[in-house]
Amino acid sequence: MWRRVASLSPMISSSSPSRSLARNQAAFGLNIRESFATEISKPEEGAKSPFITFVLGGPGSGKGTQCEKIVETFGLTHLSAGDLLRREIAMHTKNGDMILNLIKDGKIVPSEVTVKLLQKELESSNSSKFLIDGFPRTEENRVAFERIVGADPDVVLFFDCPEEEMVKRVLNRNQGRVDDNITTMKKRLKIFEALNRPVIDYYKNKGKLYTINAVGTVDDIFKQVLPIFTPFEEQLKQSRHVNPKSPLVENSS
Ligand SMILES: Nc1ncnc2c1ncn2[C@@H]1O[C@H](COP(=O)(O)OP(=O)(O)O)[C@@H](O)[C@H]1O
Ligand SMILES: Nc1ccn([C@H]2C[C@H](O)[C@@H](COP(=O)(O)OP(=O)(O)O)O2)c(=O)n1
Ligand SMILES: [Mg+2]
Repeated sequence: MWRRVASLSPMISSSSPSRSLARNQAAFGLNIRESFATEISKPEEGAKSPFITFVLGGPGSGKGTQCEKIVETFGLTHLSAGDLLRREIAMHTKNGDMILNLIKDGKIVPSEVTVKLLQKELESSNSSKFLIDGFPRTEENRVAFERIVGADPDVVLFFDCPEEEMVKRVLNRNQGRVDDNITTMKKRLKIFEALNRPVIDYYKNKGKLYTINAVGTVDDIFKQVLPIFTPFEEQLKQSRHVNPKSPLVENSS
């Protein structure tokens, strides 16, 4: 479905982020001059573009939990940026230690690393419908994906949750994560406000953002998610991985 078309370096050129964004990124130790000696992939000519949903929200807002339900119902392929990064740590790859230190400190991993992991998953998958969870977390993430992968999201979900609730959930998550502690969580919330908000605003202005009130039971929240996918019914029905119980699958009986 994807093909590599050109090499790209450096990543940030005339479309570099605004000055305030650059200040934010500098404040959080991000290097906006990061160089991308990598290749761009684009969907093959004649091939249909993949259906992409980005899933945004603060730490503990319930992204992963809702993604599981979306996968179950609509058969999208779930790619969690955080899980892909944690896999690098567990596999002791060359970036493993660097990723671990950034995650422990509540910081964002350089976009080149994360986008390449996502790109590999997209390229090797047979699916044409993806749920990309926890990405893009910064404007730099967003621009890197656009330019390296060469695709735009069809839908952007934003799970809107008060900080107090997010803190409570993260501290009770119990998955043994190195970042699930109050010190890292405080840093993550600051970074979320400074770096993810501009991404949310970007998709709001593009008319692609769907804001979901992330307080309530898992099922109540999912009730808000369901109708968002209705306009994409036809595209989603074509998925090979759709659960037979999905409301989008016609009942043949
Ligand atoms: N609606 C909800 N109400 C209460 N707890 C929730 C809800 N949704 C998820 N959780 C719990 O909160 C924690 C964080 O959820 P998770 O899906 O991992 O969030 P995120 O991926 O946004 O960090 C998990 O322990 C999860 O079981
Ligand atoms: N696009 C991303 C996604 C995650 N990361 C890093 C930094 C994040 O704090 C950690 C954990 O991300 P993850 O999405 O798993 O976290 P939550 O589910 O929101 O708690 O991974 C990143 O650097 N860039
Ligand atoms: Mg998560």
